[in-house]
Amino acid sequence: MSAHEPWFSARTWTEPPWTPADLVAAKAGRTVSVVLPALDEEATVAGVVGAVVPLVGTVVDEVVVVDSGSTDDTMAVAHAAGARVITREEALPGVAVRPGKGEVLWRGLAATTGDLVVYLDSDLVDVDERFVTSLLGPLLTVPGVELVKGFYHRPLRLSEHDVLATGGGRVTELVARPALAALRPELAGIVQPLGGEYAGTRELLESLPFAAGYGVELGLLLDTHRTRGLGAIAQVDLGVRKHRHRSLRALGVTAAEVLDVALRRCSGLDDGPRPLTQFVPVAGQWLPEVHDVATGDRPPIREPARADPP
Ligand SMILES: O=c1ccn([C@@H]2O[C@H](COP(=O)(O)OP(=O)(O)O)[C@@H](O)[C@H]2O)c(=O)[nH]1
Ligand SMILES: O=C(O)[C@@H](COP(=O)(O)O)O[C@H]1O[C@H](CO)[C@@H](O)[C@H](O)[C@H]1O
Repeated sequence: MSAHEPWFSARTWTEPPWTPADLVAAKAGRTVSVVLPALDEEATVAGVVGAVVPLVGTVVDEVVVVDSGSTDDTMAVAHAAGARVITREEALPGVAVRPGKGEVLWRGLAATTGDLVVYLDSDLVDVDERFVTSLLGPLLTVPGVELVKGFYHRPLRLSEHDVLATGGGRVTELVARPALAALRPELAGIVQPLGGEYAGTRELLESLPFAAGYGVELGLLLDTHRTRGLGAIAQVDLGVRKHRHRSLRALGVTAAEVLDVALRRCSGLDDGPRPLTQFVPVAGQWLPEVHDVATGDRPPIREPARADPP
C-alpha cells in the first residue's frame, strides 16, 4: 500500500454528495466568500460568476472578482454578471501592488470576510455550482478539514475544434507532481496540487504566506501540510476542468515559479531573484528572452501573535 493510501481513502470524495440544502444546514452561522482572480478574462469570467450567483444568499455570502490589472472589459463583465468587483489596490489600499497570481489571491483574502474562502479561476469554461458546493462540503461537515482541493479530468484544447481528452495540467504533470514525489512524498495522493479551485478556512489561509506568482497553490499546500498535518487536507472530484490554455513558453515561467516554491519550502533555497532565459528562433538565430520569475512571499494576513517584549 502506498504511504499516502490511508489519507487518500479517508480524505478523497469521488462523488461529492453535498447539496446546497445540506450546506446551508451545516453552515451553523459560518459565512462563505468566493474569490475569483481575474487578468484579462472578459470572455469567461461571466460564466464563472454566473455559476456562483445562484448560491448567493444561501450557501455563499459574497462573490468577489479581484481584477489583476486587466486591459479588457473583465471588470465590467464581472460586475454585470453579479459579482462585487475590486482592483488589487482597492483590495488592500496603501500596499504597493506586486505582479502575479499569488498577489491577487492574497489581496482577495484581505478584501473579504467569509469564515470559509473558495477560490475559483476566472478562465474556467462549463463550470457549475457543484464546483463551489463540493469544495465546501468537507470544510463544513468533516471535523479537522481546513483545506479542500478540487481535482478533475483535464482535457487539452489544441484548437477551436481539436480537443484531447487528456493532456491538460502540463506543469502539474511535468513539475509539481515530480517535485512532490521527490520532496514531499506524503503529498503524493493529491491529484491536482496546482489546481486553482480550492477552499480553506479563513483561520488557516490568514495564517499562511502567499507565494507571489503561480507557485501560490503549491505553497499553500506545502504550508498547510507543514503547519496542520495531512489530515487537514481533503480533495473532491469536480468532474472535468476546461479552461484557456497558455503557451508552453508561458508555462515555462509558471513552472519556474512552481519549482521555486517547492525548493524554497522544502530545500531552504533563498528568495532569489532567479530570472528564466528562454530562446526564440528568429531569422536563423536563437535569441535569448529573459523572464522575471515571481519569487518571494507575501506574509500571512494575520501574523501570529508575537510574545510581548520582555
Ligand atoms: O497575474 C495573474 C495571473 C493569473 N491570474 C488569474 O489566475 C487564474 C489562473 O491563471 P491562468 O489561467 O493564467 O493559469 P493557468 O490555468 O493557465 O495555469 C486566472 O483566473 C487568471 O486570470 C491573475 O488574476 N493574475
Ligand atoms: O495545471 C497546470 O499545469 C497549469 C496549466 O494547465 P494546462 O496545461 O494549460 O491545462 O495550470 C494550473 O497551474 C496554475 C499555476 O499554479 C494554476 O493557476 C491553475 O489554476 C492550474 O490550472
